[in-house]
Amino acid sequence: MTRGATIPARDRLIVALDVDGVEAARALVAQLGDSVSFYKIGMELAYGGGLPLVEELKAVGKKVFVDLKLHDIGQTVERATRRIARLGADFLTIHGFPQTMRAARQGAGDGGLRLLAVTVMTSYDDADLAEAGYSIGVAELVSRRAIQAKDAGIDGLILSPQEVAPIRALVGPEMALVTPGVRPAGAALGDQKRVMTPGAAIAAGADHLVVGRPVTQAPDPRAAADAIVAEISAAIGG
Ligand SMILES: O=c1ccn([C@@H]2O[C@H](COP(=O)(O)O)[C@@H](O)[C@H]2O)c(=O)[nH]1
Repeated sequence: MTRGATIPARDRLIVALDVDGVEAARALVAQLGDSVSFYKIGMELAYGGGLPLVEELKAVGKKVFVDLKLHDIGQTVERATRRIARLGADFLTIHGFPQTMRAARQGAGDGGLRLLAVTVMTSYDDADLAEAGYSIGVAELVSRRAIQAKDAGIDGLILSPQEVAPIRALVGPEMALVTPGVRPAGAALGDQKRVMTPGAAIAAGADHLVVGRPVTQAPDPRAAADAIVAEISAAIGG
């Protein structure tokens, strides 16, 4: 059994608060109500003054994922990670480079913050990696970074749902596998290239699904979130 097998369906959906400012984020959280228990604060909201929302959301019982994808020299990553740990966040992303991951591990301490290493962005395919100078494709780079993350003591991985099954076999049951690149059937892909539906991603072994636009830009965001949770629930047999 994987570490995440007992996570309730609702806590497996992480809604990305990719909105234009703090007030828009608060309004969306209010609209989603009890339908959503886990939120992601990414670059758009954090750089728009949204980091204080970490403590605000925690205070009302929500879980919070800070998606800043840290990547810098070791000292900066270690110290930035320590600051974010103090905010009480549940998840923090760093890029999956060994030096970066080791530094973040030092900074995270032994509290509640779990580190997730970004393997290969879900908007990239093999051609994008080749364009950037890589001589290996997505599958091989995700595998390499997954092993390096495990060796660095990282708690989980950001990867596409398409890699979940082989990577679970590679890293074992303990690491959290968290997947953006999730699209309900018929939803627009936008810039995502490696995608699956919520049900297929969970059936493949994902612990948490990160979903932004299919919820935030839906005519009825709460109904969209409820439909995804129902699909997750059906996939875990709940
Ligand atoms: O590889 C990655 C890493 C992070 N993301 C983030 O997830 C959400 C996805 O939003 P959608 O609107 O559902 O596409 C977004 O905040 C990204 O920054 C990712 O997509 N892929």
